[in-house]
Amino acid sequence: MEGEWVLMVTAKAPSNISVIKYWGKRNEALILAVNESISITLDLDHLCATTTVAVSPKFEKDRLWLNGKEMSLSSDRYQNTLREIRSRGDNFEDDEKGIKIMKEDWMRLHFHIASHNNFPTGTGLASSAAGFACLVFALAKLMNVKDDMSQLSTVARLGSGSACRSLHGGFVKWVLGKDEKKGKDSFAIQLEDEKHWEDLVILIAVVSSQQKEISSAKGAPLTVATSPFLHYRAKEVVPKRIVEMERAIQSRDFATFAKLTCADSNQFHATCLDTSPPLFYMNDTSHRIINCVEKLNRHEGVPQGAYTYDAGCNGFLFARDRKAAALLLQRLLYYFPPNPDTDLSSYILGDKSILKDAGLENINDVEKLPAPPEIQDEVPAQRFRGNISYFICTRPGPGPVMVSDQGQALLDPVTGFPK
Ligand SMILES: Nc1ncnc2c1ncn2[C@@H]1O[C@H](COP(=O)(O)OP(=O)(O)OP(=O)(O)O)[C@@H](O)[C@H]1O
Ligand SMILES: C[C@@](O)(CCOP(=O)(O)OP(=O)(O)O)CC(=O)O
Repeated sequence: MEGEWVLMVTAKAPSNISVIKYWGKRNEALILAVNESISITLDLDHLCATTTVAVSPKFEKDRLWLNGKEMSLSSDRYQNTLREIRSRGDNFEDDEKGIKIMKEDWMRLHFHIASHNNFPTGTGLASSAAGFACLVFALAKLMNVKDDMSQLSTVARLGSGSACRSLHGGFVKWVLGKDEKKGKDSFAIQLEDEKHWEDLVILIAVVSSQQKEISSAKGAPLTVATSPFLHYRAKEVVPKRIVEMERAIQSRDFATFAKLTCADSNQFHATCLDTSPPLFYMNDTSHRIINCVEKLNRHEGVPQGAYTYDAGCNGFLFARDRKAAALLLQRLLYYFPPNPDTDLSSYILGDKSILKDAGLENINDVEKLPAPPEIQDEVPAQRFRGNISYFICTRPGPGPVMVSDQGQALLDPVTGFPK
């Protein structure tokens, strides 16, 4: 196949946060998990990957630029994902541009891929989930793949397990599947869409934007190999929690949702501690955030908030509704005021409207916050200035979308190289 043409597509895909955790694989190559998991897809406006994929007969090899830097595509993760999506490509024709690609041509043509995350990469904010979901979704559009989102999720899964859940919006379950040879039935399904539970507010406390020392891909196999607790959890605990969590989500039962979410995060981190050598993903600040939520809930009598941590120290918090989110934010800003000279609008990112509900208009309002009533007997209470980098306020969001505005493409439409 010859010619100078470049065909390209741009897409955005969201990150997701699990509330019943995936940790550990029964098959490393196919990325088949030891247990099912449930997640909430995060709003594209606040946490997403944007990926442009291009194909041209003039490209000499597959290439990837991530956040502006060229990265190798040689790992099995990328190779397996690219091979699988190529095998699903269909005929494509554009008479105007004189492009005719037959199904079998996809195996020979090369891709240029440029991607950008609008949040820190490799820090436990599930950049690999958004990234692989976006890569698969964009390539599927480019290659005229006819699969539905659940079928595509089996391809994203080959790149990173949690990525399969980012193909759907809202509340998503990654089902275990029984096909141990090909993993065709280990896919993600949507439990409820993003509009189902509109009261729910999500607050992310970015404790560190540093790359973590041990990635999930390296840490989880260690847990599988050395933690007896992980296998007990997968067999005895998670199946029951999945049923309860599905019910809690379906009926918008925040108390049950909060109880299960916190318990499952803590149990996942307990399996990390049960690993040899032990894996430490949370730090003192993570633990202090947990205490803050636990104290608030105890004080209010009914749960107002919940927390969960992935393989990193950043906290993902859920508030029952906007009123609870305001209460939670007041506490968090009391304990963790920003460093001097930080303005409130760069400390709280995403949906800032919650600040008004919390009565916080500027940084002086943060300094004047009273100690939370639940700790008044501990006065003078400790404050941990500067221990949180920033917060992102967000909500459940939709799955991947196409970006039609050429101005947002990351590759030049003529050369096919990064702009
Ligand atoms: N937009 C992207 N496009 C393609 N690949 C990406 C993208 N973003 C991240 N990745 C891949 O994912 C890797 C980071 O994954 P890692 O699991 O270490 O961190 P994380 O996904 O941010 O955290 P976690 O999955 O533990 O929540 C990157 O090194 C890169 O290989
Ligand atoms: C802690 C988690 O975020 C797991 C992250 O696992 P990854 O999906 O990053 O791992 P790989 O499949 O090896 O790429 C919990 C979760 O998302 O359920």
